[in-house]
Amino acid sequence: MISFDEAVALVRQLSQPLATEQVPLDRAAGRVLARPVVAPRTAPAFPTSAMDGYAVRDSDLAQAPVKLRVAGESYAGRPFGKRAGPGTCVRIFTGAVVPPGFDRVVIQEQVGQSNGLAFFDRTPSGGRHIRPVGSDFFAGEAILPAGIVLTPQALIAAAGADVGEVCAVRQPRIAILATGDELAVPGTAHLRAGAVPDSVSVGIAALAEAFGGAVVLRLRIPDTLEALESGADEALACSDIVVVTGGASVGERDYARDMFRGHAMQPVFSKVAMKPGKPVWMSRAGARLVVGLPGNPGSALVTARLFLAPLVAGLSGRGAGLAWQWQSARLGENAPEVGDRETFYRGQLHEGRAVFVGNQDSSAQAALGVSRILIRRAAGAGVLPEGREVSFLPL
Ligand SMILES: Nc1nc2c(c(=O)[nH]1)N[C@H]1C(S)=C(S)[C@@H](COP(=O)(O)OP(=O)(O)OC[C@H]3O[C@@H](n4cnc5c(N)ncnc54)[C@H](O)[C@@H]3O)O[C@H]1N2
Ligand code: MOO
Repeated sequence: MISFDEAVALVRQLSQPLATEQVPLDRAAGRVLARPVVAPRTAPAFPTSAMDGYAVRDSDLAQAPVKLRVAGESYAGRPFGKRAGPGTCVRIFTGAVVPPGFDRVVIQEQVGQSNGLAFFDRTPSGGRHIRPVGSDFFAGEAILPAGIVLTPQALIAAAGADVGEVCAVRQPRIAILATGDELAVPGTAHLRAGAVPDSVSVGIAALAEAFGGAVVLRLRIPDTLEALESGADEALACSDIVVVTGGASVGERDYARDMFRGHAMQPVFSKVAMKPGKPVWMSRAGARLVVGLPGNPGSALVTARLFLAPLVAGLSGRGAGLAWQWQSARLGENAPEVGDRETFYRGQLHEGRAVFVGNQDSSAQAALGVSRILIRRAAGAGVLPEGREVSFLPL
């Protein structure tokens, strides 16, 4: 059995980004950029009208009021395309190319029009309502740096540079194997004596996706070695990280490690001196990683948040550290004495103060459901009075 900090160090070492790949922009949301996005094109690529109105020459409007012949129209996507000399104006709309020679756009609210003539009653001043070429960015400019997550706003910027695909870190593929004869699809457990809803895989799948993973396989497997071995084969064939829930402890039908016996496995750790979650384990199977979570829902969630989330974040290119951003808060109540394992209590923040949810049993799901933080306390620590600082991680 190793300490929590030793386990963190081992997970950190294994949390290196996967290879990179070209990804079409419409499938790149949430992915991490592996190379900067360099604009292949200047934007705006042409002088662009910012308003609906009339493109004019300042020299023609110096002596307002004045009437100018409307030489034609320039719409967004349908430029005027001809030459329009002095003494004329061009009807123009937002987003349209401003024809060469014109200095400004006068908004239509300030212009009268009849019989092909536009009336300007005063000399315009102030904004020209023309966006110059390159006023957003120039071709060759790195508009998004490597390492960022492709947010909706980053996708707009990349697409706006006329980019169709980006170089991104490959997304970690996660397979979740929930083991146990008792497990049933949530919503159906009441139909079979002794059945228990498979609650854990629902939460673990959501957690893996929240930290940048793609869940590619979810199986519920009964406790027979044959079924478990075939689940292990299937999972290793299609994923980067296999998560096994349950069967981690010492029970007679706890096969979570044996199910991988046909594969060359290198243990990373087995058992961590922590509460809950002592039976958590991790192994390597070639380039794949296998994470074994204890079956109790509280233990599974806590160990997944502390070890699986950083691993997924690391492989996805976000960096494992994203999942280990410890914060501190004052206690809103006394914290109890800690046993001989480093302990992670489920809690909440009330007016900025850390409090514990009532039921800390590792099988408790109602209390787990409303917890928002994990409060960390060292093994063997005594009672800590209300008002003292504790370290916590958001859930
Ligand atoms: N003699 C010992 N018994 C146990 C020990 C020990 O050290 N000596 N460790 C205990 C601890 S700590 C934990 S945590 C559990 C972990 O057990 P397993 O990982 O082997 O999990 P299971 O036995 O399969 O299940 C435990 C518990 O959790 C429920 N479960 C399992 N999977 C799910 C799921 N996907 N969704 C919802 N609930 C699940 C299962 O029904 C059991 O109630 O072992 C202690 N025992
Ligand atoms: O790892 Mo177990 O969490 O103490 O129930």
